[in-house]
Amino acid sequence: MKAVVSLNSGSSSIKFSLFALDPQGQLMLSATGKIDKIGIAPSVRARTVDGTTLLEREWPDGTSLSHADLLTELFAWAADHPLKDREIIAIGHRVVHGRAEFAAPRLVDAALIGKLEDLCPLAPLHQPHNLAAIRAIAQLRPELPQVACFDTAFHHDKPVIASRFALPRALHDRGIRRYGFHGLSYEYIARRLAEIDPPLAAGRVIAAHLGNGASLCAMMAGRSIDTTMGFTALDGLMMGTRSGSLDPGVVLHLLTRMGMSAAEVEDLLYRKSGLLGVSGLSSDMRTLSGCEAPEAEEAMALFAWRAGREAGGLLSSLGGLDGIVFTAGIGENDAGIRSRICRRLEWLGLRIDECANITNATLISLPGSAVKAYIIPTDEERMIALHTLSIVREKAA
Ligand SMILES: Nc1ncnc2c1ncn2[C@@H]1O[C@H](COP(=O)(O)OP(=O)(O)O)[C@@H](O)[C@H]1O
Ligand SMILES: CC(=O)OP(=O)(O)O
Ligand SMILES: [Mg+2]
Repeated sequence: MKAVVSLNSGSSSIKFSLFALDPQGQLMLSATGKIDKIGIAPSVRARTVDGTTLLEREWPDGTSLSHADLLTELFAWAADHPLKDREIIAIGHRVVHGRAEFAAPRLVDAALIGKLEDLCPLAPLHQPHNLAAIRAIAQLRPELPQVACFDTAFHHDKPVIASRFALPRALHDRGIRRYGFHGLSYEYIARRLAEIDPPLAAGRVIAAHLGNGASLCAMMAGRSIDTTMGFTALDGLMMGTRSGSLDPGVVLHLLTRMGMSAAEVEDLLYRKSGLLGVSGLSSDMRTLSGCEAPEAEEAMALFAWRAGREAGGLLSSLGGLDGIVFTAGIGENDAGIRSRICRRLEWLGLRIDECANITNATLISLPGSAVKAYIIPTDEERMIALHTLSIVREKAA
């Protein structure tokens, strides 16, 4: 049976899925897996769609295996896994940065890899891992089509005003713009919401992708009109290890008065800030929510406060709000954080149903709430597979 593989390298995880093509040419999920907590205490799990475990392994706390090390492990396993009789016809990848040039998925070739390589400094926690996987597969299976699916693409057509920094025009023309990320996730959420609640999907929605990286997207009738991430995935919300929006004067001060190098500032803002920096304990929300320390509480309170504040900005872009959708690791699983964020939006008439919220139900707002609230598990892997298949079919036609 023919199949498509999706690879999604996030900052703290690598997610992968195998989709078989049914006789009608539709994608059917066969197996899915996740390497989690990279850099903290990595673990890998893969299961078939009926729940059979294919792979399960955990490494001890503090194991510093990189994305590349873990990909090597994954490829070694994949060479001899129980579903290896599937004929893989293509592999799709999430590629975090595509600037304005790559507004749609693309078949990978050497020229594309070169151009995407140039964008590594703009997404240091993601782009190098995305490209490492592409290069490793090109070596292992040079004949296999690979498709790059861009996280920036969903935001490409947002109004120009939402792309502009208040900087001299020449810099915008040279690509210093607000691009936005998590686009594969938002694209999936827009589609799912249109199935679950079509009138809401046609309205004004904030999608909250709260994972290790976190952002909000203002969607009008399923299209991105504004988002909290910008030129890089450092902007906007507070994240696991990233600061989110920051007075640029702080960066200047660190560089000119505190003797930090550009590399040290990059490390600080991407890897040592956010939940980790404020709590001094962990970047992982599961750890913080199970922890009594006041610093953990303050980190979680700031996370929710910042989300409420950024949502307020998007309300102005949308001209009001009909619904909010929570997704990704924290958004799908952490009732406490959802509740805190919803309470910050109570003034809008959002009334959360705490019983539904605690059980991670789909609809978590009360009947009559002026703003609806949903939890929709994201599926970037399915979005990648759909794009990959359409590119491969286009090529074959
Ligand atoms: N059951 C859970 N309860 C609370 N937080 C969770 C849960 N599962 C995952 N998370 C949090 O989700 C975040 C990781 O999100 P994820 O979307 O998987 O990350 P990535 O950005 O690497 O794709 C971590 O902060 C993790 O603690
Ligand atoms: C863009 C981004 O931050 O992605 P992730 O949440 O997967 O780290
Ligand atoms: Mg992710």
